[in-house]
Amino acid sequence: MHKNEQPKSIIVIFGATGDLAKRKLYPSLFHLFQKGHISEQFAVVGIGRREWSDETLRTQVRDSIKNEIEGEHTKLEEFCNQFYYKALNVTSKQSYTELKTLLDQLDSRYHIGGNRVFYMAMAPEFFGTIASYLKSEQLTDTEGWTRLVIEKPFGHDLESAETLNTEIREAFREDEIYRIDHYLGKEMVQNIQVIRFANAVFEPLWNNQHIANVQITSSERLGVEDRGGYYENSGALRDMVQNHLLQMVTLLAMDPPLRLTTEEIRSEKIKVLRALRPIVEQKVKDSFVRAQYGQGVYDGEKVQGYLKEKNVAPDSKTETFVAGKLLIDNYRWAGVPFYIRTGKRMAAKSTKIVIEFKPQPHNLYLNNGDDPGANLLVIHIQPDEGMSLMLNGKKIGTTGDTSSVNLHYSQHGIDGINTPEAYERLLFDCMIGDATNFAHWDEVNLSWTYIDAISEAWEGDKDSLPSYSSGSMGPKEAEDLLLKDGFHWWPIEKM
Ligand SMILES: NC(=O)C1=CN([C@@H]2O[C@H](COP(=O)(O)OP(=O)(O)OC[C@H]3O[C@@H](n4cnc5c(N)ncnc54)[C@H](OP(=O)(O)O)[C@@H]3O)[C@@H](O)[C@H]2O)C=CC1
Ligand SMILES: O=C1O[C@H](COP(=O)(O)O)[C@@H](O)[C@H](O)[C@H]1O
Repeated sequence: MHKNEQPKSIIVIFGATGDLAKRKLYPSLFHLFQKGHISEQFAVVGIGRREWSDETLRTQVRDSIKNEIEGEHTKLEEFCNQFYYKALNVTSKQSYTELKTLLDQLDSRYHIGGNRVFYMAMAPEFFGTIASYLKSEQLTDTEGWTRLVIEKPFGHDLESAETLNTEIREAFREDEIYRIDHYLGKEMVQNIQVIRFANAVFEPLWNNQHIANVQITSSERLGVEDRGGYYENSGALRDMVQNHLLQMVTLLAMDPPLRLTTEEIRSEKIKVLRALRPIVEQKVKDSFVRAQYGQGVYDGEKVQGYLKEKNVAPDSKTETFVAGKLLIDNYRWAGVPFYIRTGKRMAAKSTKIVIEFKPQPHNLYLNNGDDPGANLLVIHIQPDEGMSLMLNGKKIGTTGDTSSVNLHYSQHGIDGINTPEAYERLLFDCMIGDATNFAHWDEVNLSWTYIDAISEAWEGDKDSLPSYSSGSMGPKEAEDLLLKDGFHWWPIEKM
């Protein structure tokens, strides 16, 4: 973080009574305040329909911070006292006049200078309406800057994303729009570029001459919980692949940017998305697998399958697991498969990237007939943060055998630090006007183009959906996807 800057702003949270605000936004803002990363000249205005008072919101904020953050809560009262609540229905134009009056008053009280972040922590169908009323009712008409933070999902497909984009672009310029993807705020996702571009040992090997395949897994232990209503219209493809997984693919595959500026980095990421080989509808089955979790056992306890979850149709064909093979048609990556995998109710909560290097051209070592193990670079995104390099060394006591050596760096173990939470970092970036770790419209557009072909093929597919046991790493079909290329998933749950 740029520790020297202490941005000052009013932060308006649409959806202040909701889950995201409670679990992520309030704790992240508190951390920023406690660490002195944001100015004390700030105010938060929460919006919801519930008839809460300022005091009710402050109590909720206090409770959420105590629940989510362990340890000292110094400065909590000062922090909470700068929260204000306005009950309104975002579809009612008149209420924006009252909101404007409140924002203007707070602006003078805290000497904020007109800076405003409008955070849309609500269902996406409201985003366009809110943006247009903010503009028409002159809430963006200030002497400072105004920025709009938009939660995912950004649309449901390319067409709806375009409509939404047109609506918000009528009110905000592209450089005022911050499309949040919280994976881009994760410490080790941000570290991908540094690992690649700051190490002379990796970049020369980072291509199809030396890399056999790349595997990205983001597995969760949780099921859909109480988000069945949302998830039924989304599924794992739209919920995770269209955004978080494709973003990680772009960071792994992009060419070095000319400079570390937002524009240069985005431009390289966009080139990767443009080079993705489109999936032809009839061929989706060859490179994408979907499945749904069935019942299973977790920590000795039986858990129910997806079809028994709240707000899920009893005959739902919504996928809770996706595995896919992506090909990038450019000089660097021709012929190198990027395998991705994500799912709910899997064996482990883990996000890891495995880069598998090609074998030596000739094997000098006997190993009873086996080749030495593959060299792997593993980037541990979460829950542990770090990286490991799997090499081969001499097997002790032998002359011609090798054994695997794991050089492991754990950010937690060595530094003993607690890295900032993704939302904390991204909120701060937004307040200082750094959009590097937010998605540009061109990235959203290209990723939907890629995803739409897959979802359309699945919608027309009458075959039954494969199932996987809760607590497993997915269905057999996902294993087969790699086996037919002569690879296998590395067991990230054990790495
Ligand atoms: N929760 C999560 O972990 C994540 C959420 N997201 C995204 O964040 C957004 C919010 O999600 P989440 O917090 O879970 O949703 P919730 O359903 O928990 O909250 C929805 C919020 O919207 C408010 N609201 C709904 N309708 C209106 C209205 N007409 N006028 C004013 N306020 C209204 C509700 O307030 P009230 O009931 O008081 O009207 C509530 O505060 C979604 O886009 C979601 O996809 C993204 C990643 C993770
Ligand atoms: O965006 C989302 O991400 C979470 C997983 O995030 P993580 O930081 O815990 O890996 C996922 O559970 C949720 O369904 C999805 O909307």
